[in-house]
Amino acid sequence: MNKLKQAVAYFLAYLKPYWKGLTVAAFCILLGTYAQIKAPLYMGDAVAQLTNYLTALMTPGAHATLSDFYQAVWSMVLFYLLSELGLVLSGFIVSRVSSDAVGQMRFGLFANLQKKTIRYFDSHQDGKILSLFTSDLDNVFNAMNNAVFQIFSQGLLFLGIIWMMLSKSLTMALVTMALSPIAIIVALIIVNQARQQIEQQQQATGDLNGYINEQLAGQAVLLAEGRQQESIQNFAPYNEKVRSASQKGQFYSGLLSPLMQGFSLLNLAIVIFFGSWLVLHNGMDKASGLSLIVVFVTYSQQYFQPISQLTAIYNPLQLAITGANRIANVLAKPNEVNTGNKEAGALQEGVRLKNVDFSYHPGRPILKDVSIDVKKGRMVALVGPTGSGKTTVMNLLNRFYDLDAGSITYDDTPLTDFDLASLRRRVGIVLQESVIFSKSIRDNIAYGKPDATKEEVEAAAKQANIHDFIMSLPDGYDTMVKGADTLFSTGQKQLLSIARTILTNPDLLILDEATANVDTVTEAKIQTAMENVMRNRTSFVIAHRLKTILSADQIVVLKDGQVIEKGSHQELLDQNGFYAELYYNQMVF
Ligand SMILES: Nc1ncnc2c1ncn2[C@@H]1O[C@H](COP(=O)(O)OP(=O)(O)OP(=O)(O)O)[C@@H](O)[C@H]1O
Repeated sequence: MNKLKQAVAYFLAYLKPYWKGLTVAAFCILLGTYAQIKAPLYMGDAVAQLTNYLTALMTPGAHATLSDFYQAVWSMVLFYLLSELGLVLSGFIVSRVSSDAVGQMRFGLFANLQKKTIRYFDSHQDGKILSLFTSDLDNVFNAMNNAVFQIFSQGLLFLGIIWMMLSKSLTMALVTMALSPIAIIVALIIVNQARQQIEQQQQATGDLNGYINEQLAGQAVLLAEGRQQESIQNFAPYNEKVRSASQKGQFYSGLLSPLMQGFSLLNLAIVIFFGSWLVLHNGMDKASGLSLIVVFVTYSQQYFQPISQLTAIYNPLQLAITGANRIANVLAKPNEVNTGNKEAGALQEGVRLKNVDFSYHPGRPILKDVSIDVKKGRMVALVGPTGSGKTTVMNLLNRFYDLDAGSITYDDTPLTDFDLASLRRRVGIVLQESVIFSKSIRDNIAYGKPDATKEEVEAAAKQANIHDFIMSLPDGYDTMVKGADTLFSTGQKQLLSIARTILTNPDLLILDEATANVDTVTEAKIQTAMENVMRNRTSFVIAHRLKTILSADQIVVLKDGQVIEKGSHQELLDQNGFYAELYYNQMVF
């Protein structure tokens, strides 16, 4: 599908429910535009009637009356009012429809993102996803609110004025339109220049944001290494590019309106000159001649407005089409597929990985022929050098990704046969990087079981060794977490994650031990919390601590995505292989 078609399909899908409102708006625009192009005729009529009246006044015996003049003026006022009313009403409806439709788009996009695979989030930067909601949807809104409305109303106005002018006087119509090809070409050149500058500005802003993002994220390293001055210096060229591009963009965008105004004034002079010439040389009577000039003076002023408006909306329209394409592309990306419909029950036998092959990207295998068997209630410790594939194994157990080959079974049923939600209810994950939401501490712990009672939440926190700390805070469990990093240490965040997992009472536990340096007291707390959560539970642990490894029922050693050794601590020491080497090197991995 080409880009324009895709964007139009996206717009139409969201505008369809508002067809009634849009029809009323279209009718109002039609009415308003009709009144707008009709009003000058009454203005011309009023001038003609006034001239007739003045002539009659000076002609002895003639009957002079102003009633026709008044009638023409009233008609003109009525039509101008009607035109304002139509445009105001349609503008009101269009802005309501646009904000409602964009609200639906925002909602649809967010809901769709919730269905995306982990793979999608792996391969898309957070900032890029966020910009779909900010700049892309803003551009879509602007286009809906202004551009589409303008195309319709200004397009109608343009055609209507031409039609009126042609029906009034072919010669005068041609005179009024004579400058328009030049005006259109000039406008298109300016708009094209402005577009190039806007594109450069967007590119430069993206680079600038990327730089700011990186510098803020690395603030601690920056301070530690004393590189602030260099950071400021490097900021300058990014800033300069944005400044220069926006200045040029503004220059070209700002040029359009005064230039069109200039064309309009020049046109006015031409119309007055030719109009007078035509009247004088065609032997028209005074009243009709003046009326014709007044009508065409008004049309010539109105005529350039649609040209300038229609060319000015080219850029916002382009931005909106790009935005709509980006969003439609995200919506078209595959969602997580729920292949199975079996309800995962309580674990009876155990979990088995059999000859598992897996790659994040085709042709770059990460796990090769991995087989691990864990019986119910047992604990497997995964150890191995960094990048050996430990986290990847964990990702597969929760079906964040599907396998290239082999199988993972939960009580002899492949994971793909289970309904995803039911499977994930049985699996609990404690990630190394703990995630804390902007909610109260209680709601954070009850995240996986929102209907948990106060007592259940506190019992979980006690088992996770974090209850005392929570109670030391002024608002206890009701403390609102805003900046998680300033409220909790890394160790405490992991304790909170453990409490969250304990509360969901998972059948299969996946635990990635925090490696970050935690003080010995917190480390001991984490150890006890882990023991509490693992007790009588089937668990896979990415183990970094000796104590965890020693108490594992089975240790699986991964290297370059392959299982190279497997067994109990003693068995592996007896083998005197890779594990024994690591162990004797004081478990530095
Ligand atoms: N989302 C991803 N997309 C692409 N490649 C990935 C992704 N996650 C991990 N990898 C790659 O897969 C390999 C194994 O990574 P994994 O995180 O499983 O190792 P690990 O043993 O857990 O390492 P560590 O102990 O450092 O956490 C690495 O080469 C890594 O670069």
